[in-house]
Amino acid sequence: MATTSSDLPVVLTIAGSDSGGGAGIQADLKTFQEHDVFGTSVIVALTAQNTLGVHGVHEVPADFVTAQLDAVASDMDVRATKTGMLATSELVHTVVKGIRRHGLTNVVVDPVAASKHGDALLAPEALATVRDVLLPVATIVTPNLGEVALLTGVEVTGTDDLDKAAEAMKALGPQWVLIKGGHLPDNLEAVDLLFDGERMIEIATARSASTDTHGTGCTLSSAIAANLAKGMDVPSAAQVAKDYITGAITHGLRIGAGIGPVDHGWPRRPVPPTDDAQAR
Ligand SMILES: Nc1ncnc2c1ncn2[C@@H]1O[C@H](COP(=O)(O)OP(=O)(O)OP(=O)(O)O)[C@@H](O)[C@H]1O
Ligand SMILES: Cc1ncc(CO)c(N)n1
Repeated sequence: MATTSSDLPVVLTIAGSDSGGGAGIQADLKTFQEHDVFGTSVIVALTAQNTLGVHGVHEVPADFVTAQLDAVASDMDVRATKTGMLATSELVHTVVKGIRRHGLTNVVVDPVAASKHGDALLAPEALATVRDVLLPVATIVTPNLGEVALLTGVEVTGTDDLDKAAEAMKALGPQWVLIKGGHLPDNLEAVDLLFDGERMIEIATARSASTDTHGTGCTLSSAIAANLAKGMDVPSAAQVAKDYITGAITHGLRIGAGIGPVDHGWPRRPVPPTDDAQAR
């Protein structure tokens, strides 16, 4: 039976706005739409950003972050929540208090520290707050290799190190960890590792030659949240999300002069381009 509009599960993103549309809140809402869930948002910071970098950051006052979160969570049946750029230690505390106050479940934490260009999206002193306060409420945390190093001190230089990283992240309190191996160089595959303290599940797809990868992490974590909201378990949600991000990267968009965005709408494109056609 077809899903009627009122059956759409509600999903919430708590993150920063990317004016360039490829990452942050904009990527999250596009991903939610493509997954047939109803997207809502709490904007924690505005960025003046494009494919060339982050040109400015304007944080939202903590009490207005709370006002947004209370407005959504007091009125709607939020089935899953994703967090992204949280900017400061105060805002991390504010968001965690809101998650706890409303008893939000299926919490996907993307511990965003910097953009693809290396521009800071989290104050250095907020790393400890993410580690000590946010990770313990996470159903799943999805760090890239730079974030693993910042949060645990573990340096991953090859796929053999991924299990060490997963164990170190798991010790910080989340129920599940998904280590993203996307930044590993010279690998024919893009390998991620999912771990819940017992099961180590490798999730790998062919590596795309596309360099238009702005928004990959935001898109993957939002897709996981959407899948959890639809009732999937964590391993299925992560596997299905991995297939979605792989397609979005393979169809990367030549928009802007820098690192172009992934294509959130790729499943609707009539003729999928090959990787060779995408390579520049
Ligand atoms: N070239 C690629 N081809 C296929 N998959 C990739 C590629 N690069 C990254 N991935 C996959 O994309 C997902 C996101 O990983 P990545 O490491 O890029 O996240 P991130 O660094 O957090 O992204 P962001 O820059 O948005 O913060 C992972 O599943 C990773 O394996
Ligand atoms: C707002 C925002 N969130 C997350 C990322 C990480 O890609 C970004 N570049 N911008």
